[in-house]
Amino acid sequence: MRLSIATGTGMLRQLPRGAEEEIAMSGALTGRGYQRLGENVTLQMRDWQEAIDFFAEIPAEAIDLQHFGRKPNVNMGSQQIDQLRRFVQARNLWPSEPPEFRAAAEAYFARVSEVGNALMRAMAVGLGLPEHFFDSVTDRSFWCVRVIGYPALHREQLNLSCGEHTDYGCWTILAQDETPDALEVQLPGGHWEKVQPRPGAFVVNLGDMLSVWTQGRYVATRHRVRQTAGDYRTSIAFFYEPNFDAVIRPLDLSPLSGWQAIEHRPVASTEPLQRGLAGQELIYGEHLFAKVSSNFDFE
Ligand SMILES: O=C(O)CCC(=O)C(=O)O
Ligand SMILES: [Fe+2]
Repeated sequence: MRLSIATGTGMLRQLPRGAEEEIAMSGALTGRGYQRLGENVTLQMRDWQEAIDFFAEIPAEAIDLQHFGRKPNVNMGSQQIDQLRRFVQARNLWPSEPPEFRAAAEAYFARVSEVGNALMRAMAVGLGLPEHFFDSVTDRSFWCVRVIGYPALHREQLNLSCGEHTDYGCWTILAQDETPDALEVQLPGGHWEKVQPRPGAFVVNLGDMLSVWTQGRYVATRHRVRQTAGDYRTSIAFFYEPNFDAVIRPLDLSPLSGWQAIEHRPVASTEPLQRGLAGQELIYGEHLFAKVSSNFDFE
């Protein structure tokens, strides 16, 4: 996999050719490791990308999985809870070369997760809530990172580099290399706007859980990637998320009644997300697991 982003911590050097194969994602749904070109799927289409995926490593005893079986609205039997357990207890896979990759990556993840904390606190203040309002549901953030490589799409290819979607959780803090014209976000009127890279700047997108909490005062950003301008593009998406077992329920935002809500029409919905958008509660982990599973289902 070719990596070419230089971050503040110098995280990404080029991986030696083939180094990613030793960490290829196994058939079992652990969500971690290397996904080859065309293995990731959005809306039943193969995305034209390769990626290495990482998740926060939360001690198993710090996640209350029984809680998923107790909530009356949550449709999870013991078999699904076992699947969830395997998913949250899996550990990240690291390439052995270059040897400094792991420490640099972990330092980068820790720094960017602080940016996520700051965004949550800024949002709380913006909503007229106490600054630390969201701490109890994000203090063990089940963040995810995708280090993604995009070869150019061929002219006749019908699929996208990354199909249209919204991200799952709170905030996506995205570093992209200098390849122009790749990422596009959809504006409220439907127009797709290109988001050009700026040196030293992150792109920040909003995720589904903000739509649920705020019932449409904040709306998850629809976006997609079409990489045709560069030979190979690299991005690092840091998904800052709630705790895996966080209960997400719409906030009482009556003091903000002057704010106009915008409807969040999910591109690809899950049953828990629909419940949340309808004003009921969901557990973040059930939504995440449903979304991640759909990235492997196709044809
Ligand atoms: O590479 C990008 O610019 C965006 C990637 C993305 O949207 C995602 O992985 O969710
Ligand atoms: Fe995304």
